[in-house]
Amino acid sequence: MQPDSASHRIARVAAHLSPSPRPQMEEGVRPAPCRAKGGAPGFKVAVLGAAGGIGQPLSLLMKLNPLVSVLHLYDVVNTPGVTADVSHMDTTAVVRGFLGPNQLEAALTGMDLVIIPAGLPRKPGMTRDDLFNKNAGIVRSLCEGVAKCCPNAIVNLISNPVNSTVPIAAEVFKKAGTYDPKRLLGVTTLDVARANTFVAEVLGIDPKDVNVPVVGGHAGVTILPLLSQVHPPCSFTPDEISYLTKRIQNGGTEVVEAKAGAGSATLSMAFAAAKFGDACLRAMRGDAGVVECSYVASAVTELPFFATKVRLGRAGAEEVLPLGPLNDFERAGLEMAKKELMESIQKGIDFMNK
Ligand SMILES: NC(=O)C1=CN([C@@H]2O[C@H](COP(=O)(O)OP(=O)(O)OC[C@H]3O[C@@H](n4cnc5c(N)ncnc54)[C@H](O)[C@@H]3O)[C@@H](O)[C@H]2O)C=CC1
Ligand SMILES: O=C([O-])CC(=O)C(=O)O
Repeated sequence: MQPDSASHRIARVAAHLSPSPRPQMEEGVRPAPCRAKGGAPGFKVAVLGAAGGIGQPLSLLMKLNPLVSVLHLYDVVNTPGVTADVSHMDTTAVVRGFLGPNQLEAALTGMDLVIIPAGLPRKPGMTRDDLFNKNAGIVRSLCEGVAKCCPNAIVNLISNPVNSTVPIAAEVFKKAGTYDPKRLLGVTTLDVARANTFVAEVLGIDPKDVNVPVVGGHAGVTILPLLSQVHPPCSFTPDEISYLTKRIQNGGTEVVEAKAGAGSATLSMAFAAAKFGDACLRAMRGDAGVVECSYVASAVTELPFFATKVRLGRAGAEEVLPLGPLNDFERAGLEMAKKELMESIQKGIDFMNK
């Protein structure tokens, strides 16, 4: 057999790097003449909205994840720069950038996990629902791409208003005939991260030792921390319960106001999304006992979508866990949460059926 010539090796590496389209490179920059034989085993992950405030640090964190072999970064702006930058990190994942709707299909083809932080963030004075008009259409078009190019991928949806964008995504997948409720997960991990942080502060312990279930949805009163179920078991005074519940429900607004017009939570959200994405990947690998809170299709209440703890597995949200025992304060909170959630869910469904 003829030994591989240098030009064959370059062509093979170039093909490996960019089946279609070619990665964005500066004029005259050729693919490196390296001798790689192919990708490392692992999962193929796409970040849609990769050039944004969440997207950039999230892309960095996913590039650090050893379970990721291929990382596709898609946005409608600035992906060449973000891709060039992240791709120089000497970790395993091969990074490819995709720019604009013409490259969406290439970005999505073959993906195992698609993480979506695309869309507008809030400014002070806005609710998450005020983002609906802009973000509903963005989520619809990206999910249409998922249905077409990687219908079996697990989707982690971050774009707000999550309470409505998850129902929109479900409707897109139903219309395309690809809907599997297990594979569509709204990301509420930041609510849990905040709850763990604020509870740990009150208790004077390390947040890494705290686990607070946060159920319901991801906006205002729909964010319902179950302080009666905190791990490690502990009790709070009525004042502490009132302070913690308000602070957890208001965490996003706290950041929006502190950023004073420069956006909403990006760094803590990237951290939370990377944590949730890693949990999904570990479960997809076959790890047992991976449990996270997430906003999913659910029969836990009469609502079609609800956030609770879910057991993640190879197929996504394999088991939606029950609420567990609630105290009177939490039961009252649940009623308020359900009322607002129902409207947000219906708004998402109506958007897709108008
Ligand atoms: N689920 C959660 O807990 C949280 C959700 N969010 C939400 O995440 C979203 C993103 O927030 P940021 O990153 O701060 O916003 P950003 O404005 O910094 O970034 C959004 C990115 O999406 C891109 N984009 C817009 N349309 C697109 C399309 N059609 N396809 C692909 N990319 C597109 C933009 O070009 C931009 O790079 C917002 O809707 C925000 O409300 C933010 C924090 C927490
Ligand atoms: O508050 C916002 O608009 C962003 C968000 O969802 C959060 O930080 O929880």
